[in-house]
Amino acid sequence: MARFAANLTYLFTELPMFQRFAAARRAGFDGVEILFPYDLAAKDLARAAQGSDMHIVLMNMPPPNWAGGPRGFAAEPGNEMRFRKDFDRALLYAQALKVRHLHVMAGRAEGPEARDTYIRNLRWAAERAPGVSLTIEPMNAVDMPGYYLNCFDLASEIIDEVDATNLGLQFDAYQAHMIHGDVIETWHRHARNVRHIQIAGCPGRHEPRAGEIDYAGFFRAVDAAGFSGWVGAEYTPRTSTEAGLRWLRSA
Ligand SMILES: O=C(O)[C@@H](O)C(=O)CO
Ligand SMILES: [Mg+2]
Repeated sequence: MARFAANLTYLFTELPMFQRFAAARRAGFDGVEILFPYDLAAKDLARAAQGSDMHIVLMNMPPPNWAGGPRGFAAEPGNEMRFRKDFDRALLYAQALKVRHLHVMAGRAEGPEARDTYIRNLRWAAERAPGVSLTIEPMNAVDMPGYYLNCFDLASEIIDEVDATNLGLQFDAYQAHMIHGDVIETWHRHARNVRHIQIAGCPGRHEPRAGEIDYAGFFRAVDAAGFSGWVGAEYTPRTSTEAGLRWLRSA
């Protein structure tokens, strides 16, 4: 049975970041995700997490500036030095926060040169941090136009080709629905590579279980596959975070 983590970049934003950990614990989550923690000191975040007995399950590699800035550099030819510098910065945070998974973002790119760059960079990262679980996550082209990793089949091909035990798939069911339409079928095709799951309703990326995605069926498939990792709640609440948590209480 999977455990649920609150994505603190999306949930409990009614509160300052350091208070979101305790709010998530009170609401029934066992862990948290933070997309870009880099504006805050790692030691303060670690203290907040420990204070609420919360695991920090996932964080992303930079860029920290999310508003229209770059989307990572792993697949961008010519940006290899930037990628390595960012990776080392992320690693310091990941280690200080004892983060379970580090999401390596591909950036905007296309074509065979991008693929080669991505594979080379992922191999380098996997070797540099053998004790850290690295994930890659396909993003849909509506929300993130031009993002290199825009398909789950491509993600599994890349994971298979890099062939590192610490590289796996971040299976965001909202992204799977937006890209491929059938989340459960996409799950069956890629479950062998999945290390981490994220959920949101579609359309609108609000609470799960209100919308087009059959989450009851999805969780049956996830349980049947024996997945025992984490599920991150990564959505924008329709009203307040608390008011939208019925899905968690019935999960
Ligand atoms: O699905 C998403 O948007 C996220 O998981 C993410 O990592 C954005 O950077
Ligand atoms: Mg996601």
